[in-house]
Amino acid sequence: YRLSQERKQWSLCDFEIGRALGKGNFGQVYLAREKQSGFVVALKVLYKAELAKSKVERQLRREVEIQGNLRHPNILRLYGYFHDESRVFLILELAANGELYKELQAQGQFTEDVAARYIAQMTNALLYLHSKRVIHRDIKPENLLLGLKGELKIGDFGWSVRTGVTDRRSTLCGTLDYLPPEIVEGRRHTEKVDLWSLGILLYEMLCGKPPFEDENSYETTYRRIISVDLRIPNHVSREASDLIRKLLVYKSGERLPLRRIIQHPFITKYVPQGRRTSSR
Ligand SMILES: Cc1nn(C)cc1-c1nc2c(-c3cnn(Cc4ccccc4)c3)c(Cl)cnc2[nH]1
Repeated sequence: YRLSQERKQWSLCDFEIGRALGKGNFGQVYLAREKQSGFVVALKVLYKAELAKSKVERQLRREVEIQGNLRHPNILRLYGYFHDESRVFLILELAANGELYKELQAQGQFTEDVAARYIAQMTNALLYLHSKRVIHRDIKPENLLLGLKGELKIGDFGWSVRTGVTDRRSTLCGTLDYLPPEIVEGRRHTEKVDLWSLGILLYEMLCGKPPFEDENSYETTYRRIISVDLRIPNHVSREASDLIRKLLVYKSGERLPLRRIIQHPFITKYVPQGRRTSSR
């Protein structure tokens, strides 16, 4: 891969490993410091046996290829990767304030000004991604991290693809909550799937749970998604509900485009145009 040719060939002995920062399906993430420079990173360790069992090697290569070439303040950098006989290591930017979903769990829900700033940052990241013909396809709190100044960073590209590829088979695993009708119904999908997920994310940030969630039944969630059975609590402001309703639209072509989200009253009410949008 270009990454290895461009960069020095890393290995585990280049790093001092610190505490575990978090766990994911195929491995853990550790605090680590590169010995030569003292540069602190997040080192994601994935077990080859686990990856092979779940046939996600191709997805991992895509994640490395895509994220390795992205440069944006709201997208977590992938500096490089290396592997040994049993593990793959991704050298990632350290998000100093950890995982967004833990903050959402701790607070229950975010205030509208905080949610507006996060949505503005997500929109900027998606404008960049879509300009590079990359669809993320898996925007949800678990994949979002927080930088030193509370700025949001998209941390996981395991499900992203370059446009034009639909692989429904490998998409329908894990929670349906964030998936748009066209994916759950196995139809062709475009970058407009990320607009739907942005609407789900805004709803969950303001209400503490995704709009179509049904803990007991996958089937019910599925039916609520395709019928867009959306109920917005009264505490949500008129502007916020208007933006949610303009994103959670069954027909992907009718969802509010990214460049219109930035100008939406819910965003402009809290995020002056053109100013930095970190939330601390
Ligand atoms: C700092 C900090 N404090 N706390 C409590 C957490 C952090 C922090 N975590 C990260 C993390 C991080 C950690 N876990 N995860 C989830 C995960 C783990 C394994 C595979 C897939 C997904 C991401 C990263 Cl990548 C990048 N930066 C991180 N920073």
